[in-house]
Amino acid sequence: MPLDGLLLEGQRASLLAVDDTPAILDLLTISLGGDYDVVTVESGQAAISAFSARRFDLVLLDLMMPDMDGFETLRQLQALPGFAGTPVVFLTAMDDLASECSALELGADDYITKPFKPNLVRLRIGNLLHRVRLQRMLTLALSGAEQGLWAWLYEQGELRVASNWSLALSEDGQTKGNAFAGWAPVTHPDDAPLMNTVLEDYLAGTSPAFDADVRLRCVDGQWHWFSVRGKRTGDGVLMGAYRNIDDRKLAELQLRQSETRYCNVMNATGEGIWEWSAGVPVLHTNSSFLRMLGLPLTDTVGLAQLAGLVLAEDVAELEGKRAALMAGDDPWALEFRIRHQDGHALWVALHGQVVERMADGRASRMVGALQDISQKKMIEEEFRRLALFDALTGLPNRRLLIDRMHQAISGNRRHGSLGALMFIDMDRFKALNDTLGHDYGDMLLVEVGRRLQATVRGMDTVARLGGDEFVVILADLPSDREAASMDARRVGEKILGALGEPYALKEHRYESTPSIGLCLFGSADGEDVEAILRRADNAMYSAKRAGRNQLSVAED
Ligand SMILES: Nc1nc2c(ncn2[C@@H]2O[C@H](COP(=O)(O)OP(=O)(O)OP(=O)(O)O)[C@@H](O)[C@H]2O)c(=O)[nH]1
Repeated sequence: MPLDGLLLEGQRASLLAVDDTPAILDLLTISLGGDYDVVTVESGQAAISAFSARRFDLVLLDLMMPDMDGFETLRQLQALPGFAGTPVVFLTAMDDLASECSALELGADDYITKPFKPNLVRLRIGNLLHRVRLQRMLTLALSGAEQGLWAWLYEQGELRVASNWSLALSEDGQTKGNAFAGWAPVTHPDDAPLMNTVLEDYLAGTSPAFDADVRLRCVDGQWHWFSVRGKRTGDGVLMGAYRNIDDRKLAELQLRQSETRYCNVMNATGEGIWEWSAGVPVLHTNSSFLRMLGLPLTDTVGLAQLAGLVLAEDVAELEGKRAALMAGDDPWALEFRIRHQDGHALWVALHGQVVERMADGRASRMVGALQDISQKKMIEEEFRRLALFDALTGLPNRRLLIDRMHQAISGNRRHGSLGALMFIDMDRFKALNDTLGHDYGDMLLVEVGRRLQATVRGMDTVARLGGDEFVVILADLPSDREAASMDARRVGEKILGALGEPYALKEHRYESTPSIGLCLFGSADGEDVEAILRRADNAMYSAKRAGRNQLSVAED
């Protein structure tokens, strides 16, 4: 209904008075003209013309008129497009009272007997217009909310609907219906059971209202989504409203589809997704998250359960960072080890960011991702190993050797002790490569490394510089040079013996010997690592020059 057709509070109502007696029309104009716009006509035909030209808020209609009586006039008025809902008051002579029933049956709202008291007429019209105002306000509200009203006599299996303001319901998809044998004839078969469940719940007191979202058939032949809501108004009677919610259902569907798409993409990437809300003891996760840890594929995982899976060595670091992560707004990432349900530990990177805060600034929602970075960690570890260890023998390489030398020198300084460095080069190693081949040469180098490690203490370092050159660092020798030199020589002799033993290289028995250069390095002399290595190297060349297979000690 258009707004300008409504009679709202404060608006002056317009009345059409129809009577063949001019004196009565004059009386009505005088008594009602102060409150209303009164238009008068003297015949039914004139009333129809007047109403065709414009709307009136109320019609006062004489019952007895010569050409067209009040009944016929009302019938013709009711056929006019804008007439529906217009209240009609009949003016009847006392002796017409018998007709009054017919008048009311025909749709009149009230009757006034002639001769009438003007004040009484004004009051009755005032009341009637008040009621009209309320009805039109209700109409406006229902029309604005696109609601239809219904009354369900559920015990008798009867449903009546007033669908003027909502989509009209239909049993056959073509004709509008106002009465049905309950909801079933217009409810989608899949939703019909819901109607019964909702009714049972409401009548049992487990829900505050009869409230269901269902598909109902409309005059366009389609199923449309409606929210049907009502309450009990008497024995066996529910009354309420139904409202079209196609838009909401479509939005819900689109949201569900988009969530499903998002989840599928996320699951396809293998990335674990998580969301945390303050005060909730669980994380909401996608299935990749749970699969990564071998957890059951539910939607959530308990925070305490997760925390219990973190490896004990990493817990303290995580706990230490927690407060700072909650305080900042920047994205963060933590790497730690966590135990999979099958018992093995995996390295993960937990990424996150605070996305909502409470009024007092505390974090209320965080979202993030979980990645399995075990592979990455393995590669990193391998790189570290390659960078510091010799690939053939697994011994520390030159880089790590220099590092260990620095440690040994500072250890000596702290304890006032001495250290020794032995430079070991296998004699005529090239000949082995040339005769049996490189692989046999490699075998010998591996065996040399093993024998060196077996000969020295665990705290000493055995390193391979490259080729057939090895270095041994003896740390923490006595501070007395003589005693330290004696100790170092003794180890050197042992090495000489160990490396001089024959080598079983597969089917070949091979004899080889080393040349060893030894030098002491002291606590206070400030000599650098390269210089120490040079001294030992020179001593080793002295041993070579002196005929190989011997130990040569560098001069201090
Ligand atoms: N099998 C094998 N040989 C290597 C490797 N690295 C270097 N070599 C070889 O080791 C040999 C080193 O020889 P040198 O130490 O120079 O000479 P040598 O034959 O041992 O003779 P002297 O040291 O003078 O006793 C060279 O032939 C290199 O090619 C390796 O990783 N594996």
